[in-house]
Amino acid sequence: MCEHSFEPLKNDLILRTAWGHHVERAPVWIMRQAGRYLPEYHEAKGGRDFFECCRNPEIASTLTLQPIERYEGLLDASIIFSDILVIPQAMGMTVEMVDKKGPHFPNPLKNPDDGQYAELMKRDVDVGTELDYVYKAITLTRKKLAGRVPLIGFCGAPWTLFCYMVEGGGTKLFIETKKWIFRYPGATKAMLQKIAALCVEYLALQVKAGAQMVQIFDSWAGELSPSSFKTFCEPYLAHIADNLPRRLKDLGLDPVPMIVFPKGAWYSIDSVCNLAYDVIGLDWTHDPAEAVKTRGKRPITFQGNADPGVLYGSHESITEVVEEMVKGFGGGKKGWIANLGHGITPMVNPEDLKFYLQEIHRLTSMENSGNQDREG
Ligand SMILES: Cc1c2[nH]c(c1CCC(=O)O)Cc1[nH]c(c(CCC(=O)O)c1C)Cc1[nH]c(c(CCC(=O)O)c1C)Cc1[nH]c(c(C)c1CCC(=O)O)C2
Repeated sequence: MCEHSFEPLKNDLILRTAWGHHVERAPVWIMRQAGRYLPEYHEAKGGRDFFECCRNPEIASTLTLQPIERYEGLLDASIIFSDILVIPQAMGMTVEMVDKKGPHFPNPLKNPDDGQYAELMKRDVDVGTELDYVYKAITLTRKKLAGRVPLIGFCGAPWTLFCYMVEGGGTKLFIETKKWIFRYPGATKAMLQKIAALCVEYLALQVKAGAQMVQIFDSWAGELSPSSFKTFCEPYLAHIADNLPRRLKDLGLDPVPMIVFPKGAWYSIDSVCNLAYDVIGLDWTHDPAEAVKTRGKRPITFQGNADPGVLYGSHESITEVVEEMVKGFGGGKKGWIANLGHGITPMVNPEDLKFYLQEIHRLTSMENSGNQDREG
C-alpha cells in the first residue's frame, strides 16, 4: 500500500493483464494520450510554458484526466502528465521546451573533462525534494481519478536521458552520443549508472505518492547496434527492474507492474524478455506473432503496437490494423495490453482515436477472441 488512502479501483484490467492473468478483454491506453492532439489540452495549458504545467499539480492532474474524461469507459489507464526530462533538470541541467521544436538544453554535456560532467557525477541529487511537484501531482490525480482507472508513473531510461543530456535536444545523427560511447565508454557508463540509481528512487517515490504501475521510456534504444545495446542500454534497464522492487519493499510498499519500452531495439526482444519486467512495450516495427513466438512461455505481457500513423488513415484501415494486431497477439484475453507503437502524434483527429479504442474493445471482447495459441 502507498502512504495515502484512495478510493478502491473500479477497473483493474490493466493490472491483472500485466500480472499475467486471463482477462475478459485487452486493456488499452495510449502513450502521450494527454497532449497536443486534444483541443482541451491547448485550452487548459493556455499560454503557459510546458514545464510550468508539469510543475503545477493542479494543471498536471487536469491534463492527465482529460483523455480519461473525453474517452469515458474506453481507456483502462491514465499516465501522469510530466516529462522524461525532469531527471536531467533534477540533476541540475537546464532544459527548456521550445515551441514547435521540442526540448533544448542550452548547456549540454560536452566531454568528460568539461567540468560539468565531474560536477554532475559528484552531486548528490535528492529526487525526493527536487521532484516533489511530480509526487504531489500523482497524489492529487489519484484523488481526482477516484478509482476509475489505474495511474501510471514513468521515467526516461538512462540511455535515452543520456542522449538528451549530451545532444542537447532531439537529433537525427546522434553525433555527440556516438562520440561519447566510442571515445569515452567508461565515463558514459558511469553517468548511465548514476542516472539509473536516480530512476529507481524517482519511480519508488512515484509509487509512494500513488502510481500503480510504472513505465520506463527508452525512446532512443534503437540508435544502438545489438552489441552497443548490451553495453549501454540493457544493464541499466536491468538495474532498474532489479532494484525498484527492493526499494519498494524497503519503503513498505507493494510491488507494482513494471513496463519497459525499448523503442526501435527489435533485435533485443529475446534478451529483454529475460529482464525482470512484467511488460515490454513494442513499437510498430515488431510483427506481433513473431514477438509472441520469441517470448515463448516466459511470463511477459506485451504492449503496443500499431503504427501511430494509422490514425491519419481511414476507419477501414484502422479496423484492418486492429484486426491484424488482435490476431497477432493471440486474441487479447492474456498477455497483451493494447496501445500504439509510440506516442500519439499531433494533428490526429480525436474522433479517430475514439474509433481505434472502440475497435480494440469490440475485437477483443469477442467470445472466441482468446482461442489462439499465444505461443504461436
Ligand atoms: C522522448 C520523450 C520526451 N518526453 C517523453 C518521452 C518518451 C516518450 C516518447 O518517446 O515519445 C514522455 C512524455 N512526455 C509527455 C508525457 C505525458 C503523459 C502522456 O503520455 O500523456 C510523456 C509520457 C508530455 C509531453 N511532452 C511534450 C509535450 C508537448 C509539449 C507542447 O508543445 O505542449 C507533451 C504533451 C514535449 C516533449 N517532450 C519530449 C519531446 C521530444 C517533446 C517534444 C516533441 C514531442 O512532443 O514529441 C521528451
